[in-house]
Amino acid sequence: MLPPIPVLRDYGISPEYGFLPAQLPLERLPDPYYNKWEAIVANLQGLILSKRLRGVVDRLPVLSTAGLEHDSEWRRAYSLLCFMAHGYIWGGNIPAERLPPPISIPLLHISAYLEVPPVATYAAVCLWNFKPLFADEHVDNLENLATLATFTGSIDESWFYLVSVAIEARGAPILPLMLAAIQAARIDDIDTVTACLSTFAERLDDLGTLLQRMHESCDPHAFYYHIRPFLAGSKNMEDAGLPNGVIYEDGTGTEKYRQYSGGSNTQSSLIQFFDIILGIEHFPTGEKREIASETEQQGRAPPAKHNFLLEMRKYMPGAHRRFLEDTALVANIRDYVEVHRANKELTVAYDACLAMLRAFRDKHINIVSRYIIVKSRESKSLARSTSPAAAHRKVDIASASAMQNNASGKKKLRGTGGTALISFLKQARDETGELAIDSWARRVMNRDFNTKGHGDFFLGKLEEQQPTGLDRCGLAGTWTMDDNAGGLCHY
Ligand code: HEM
Ligand SMILES: N[C@@H](CC(=O)c1ccccc1NC=O)C(=O)O
Repeated sequence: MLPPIPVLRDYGISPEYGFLPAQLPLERLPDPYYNKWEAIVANLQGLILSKRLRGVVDRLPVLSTAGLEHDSEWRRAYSLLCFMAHGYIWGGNIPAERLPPPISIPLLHISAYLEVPPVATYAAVCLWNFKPLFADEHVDNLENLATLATFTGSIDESWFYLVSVAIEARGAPILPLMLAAIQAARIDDIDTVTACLSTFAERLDDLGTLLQRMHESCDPHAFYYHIRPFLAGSKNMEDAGLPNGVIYEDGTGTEKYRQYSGGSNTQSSLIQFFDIILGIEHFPTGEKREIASETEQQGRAPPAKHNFLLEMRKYMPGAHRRFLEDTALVANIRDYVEVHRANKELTVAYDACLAMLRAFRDKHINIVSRYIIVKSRESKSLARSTSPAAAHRKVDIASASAMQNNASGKKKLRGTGGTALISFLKQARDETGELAIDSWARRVMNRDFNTKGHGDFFLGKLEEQQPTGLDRCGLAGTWTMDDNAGGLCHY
């Protein structure tokens, strides 16, 4: 008996909103008992800038969670407390290594209820932190979106979260579509599988376009120096001033240091769903597919596969994490395409999905390059040219939280999730393209050419040899070498 195909509503997921809550996030908690939490977050920017937040929080009463009823209230409370917690930790000259009881006690309780860690996860700042401008219009459109809470009160910060929200909403219909494709593969309905894959590829293209809108209203300087420091976690944060992590005071006196990763889009269930459905495997950074499978063939214990992305599932809401696990048990598309590789339409549609997802990851690497890599280099040269006394406080936290020692004591640029970001992101991108069924598509995507300059030559070759529709699927356009992004990029 085959395992059942997951039913979205059993996991609190909707075909229209995907991993965003089907009931819009609450703009405030209905019970006035929580007015103080609401007031602090509504004034977070001012309280942080005027250095009053810590004092205000220290004087807060410890509020009970007994007044939270519907799940949307628990989600709102979680989001509020996460903003307060990260504002409290990172909003001073040096980070606070103790979270006081008014935050830690309710936050620990609410996190346990929602099955998420007590940190500002992707769910806290993106999934559960938006509102539509017009309630009767969809939230898959950036023009109709606004955030509920921010640390800085800036448009840049709102935009940074909202691009992800719009991607979640625009990507939502892919969930029922590809679950239907699994069912179609089970009954060998090749036309339906092909049609689903083609629609999936087109939607992925759309998501890439949305991703590139990050530049419109989120300035890299504002992001790196003013927004990103608040998103940091408490793991590997020695250089930023948290050598042991953070103590969540619960009043019992038995508190211990805790360490958590910061918020990161690796905690998005949508993108992990795409990998699962297409049969894409990710390996630990630095480890290659061949090495991993050789080890398995030789009967040795298989290496821990895609451990970082699996670890990040613990930062997703519990039901979403279980949905991914259950989908992985039934994902059959890759095998189905392998078996029917002689069917051109099917393989092109599948390869198109890979090409589009790879192109999405390329665009993302480009963004990371502009928003983190370039900025961190600038900050290093700034540090060399200014006296320590003149350096801006946030520069220190921004750069210190961005760089961490690796095993050999060398400093490496890190993502808020904790990855050695450049190698991690490039490997995730390459692991996407490597799987293409068609050898030409695989070669083009994986650039086994080391040329500097324009890639139009390859594009020409591609269209000459492969006039089957891949040009519609992200392989057409301008290809340029971008050293920051680590290779040939598609714009
Ligand atoms: C200024 C904007 C952004 C920056 C600077 C950025 C940065 C990063 C970094 C550094 C990582 C590495 C993991 C970590 O340690 O945190 C990462 C991972 C990731 N990011 Fe972003 N990100 C941005 C926006 C987005 C958006 C809007 C999406 C939309 C889906 C996204 C999707 C991902 C995904 C899926 C991963 C996991 C790696 C992969 O699957 O390829 N990011 N991001
Ligand atoms: N990993 C990113 C941060 C990041 O992408 C992120 C962090 C918290 C919430 C959402 C995020 N991503 C995109 O909107 C970084 O290292 O800066």
